[in-house]
Amino acid sequence: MVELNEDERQLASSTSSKHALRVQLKSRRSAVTVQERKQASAEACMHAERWLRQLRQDANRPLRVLAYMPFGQELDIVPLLAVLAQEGNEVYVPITHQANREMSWHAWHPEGKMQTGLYGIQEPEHTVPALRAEQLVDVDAVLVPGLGFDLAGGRIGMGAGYYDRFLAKLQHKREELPYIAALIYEWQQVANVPMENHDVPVHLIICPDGVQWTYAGIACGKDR
Ligand SMILES: Nc1nc2c(c(=O)[nH]1)N(C=O)[C@@H](CNc1ccc(C(=O)N[C@@H](CCC(=O)O)C(=O)O)cc1)CN2
Ligand SMILES: Nc1ncnc2c1ncn2[C@@H]1O[C@H](COP(=O)(O)OP(=O)(O)OP(=O)(O)O)[C@@H](O)[C@H]1O
Repeated sequence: MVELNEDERQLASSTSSKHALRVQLKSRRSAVTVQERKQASAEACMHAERWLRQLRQDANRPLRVLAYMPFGQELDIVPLLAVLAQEGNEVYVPITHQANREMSWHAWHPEGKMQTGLYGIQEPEHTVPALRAEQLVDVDAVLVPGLGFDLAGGRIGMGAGYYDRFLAKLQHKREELPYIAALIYEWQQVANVPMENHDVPVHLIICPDGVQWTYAGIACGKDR
């Protein structure tokens, strides 16, 4: 029998409970109806819009926001992105590169040409230049996708590690992370998401019911 040390035991246990939680949340998400998605998306987008307007007012300049193109039954955040872009903020969405499991970020506008990328997710045409590394320093907020979240800021995604890898890179480049927020259905807030060392917590979760700061967001004084 293979003996595991404490770290390995913890990793094995969080990996298997992550797997079970991922299966459960994917199943719940696939049961979302057109009406549920429509209503929850509109409500969550309204709260996000209000929060980002405040952020822009505080910053006294247009925001630079990294977001994503929703797929499947993820909340439809495109109307929020459209409002942000129309109000003069910079919105970027990723192109997913399978070879190195990294994402590059490309400007998004409501009229911009899109194509279908990896996993069937919409992405900008590859002629749209990528945000340069030094421009990442000025990102104000990152909207992250995910399957489940908890009040500590724990996040479980599709299991490819794209966002954790990107956020770790971002953390290296700057003293403080930008706001990290997730727009989610109420049922996506769960009691406990098993966290691993590489997991980067979110600062706020935005539900149809409103904005909820996580302990991670409060701990770094983001909840102002
Ligand atoms: N909108 C969106 N964009 C995103 C992510 C995301 O979660 N949502 N990702 C976050 O990291 C990355 C893509 N990661 C993904 C990893 C695996 C699968 C996947 O396994 N898809 C299955 C079926 C999905 C399902 O069971 O519902 C497949 O294609 O067969 C999809 C996306 C980057 N872009
Ligand atoms: N900063 C990192 N550096 C290297 N590998 C990483 C990093 N973050 C995550 N990974 C790897 O990615 C894999 C998936 O991680 P995890 O289960 O946390 O994904 P996820 O957050 O659910 O997925 P996603 O970010 O794609 O939604 C793990 O095998 C993990 O080791």
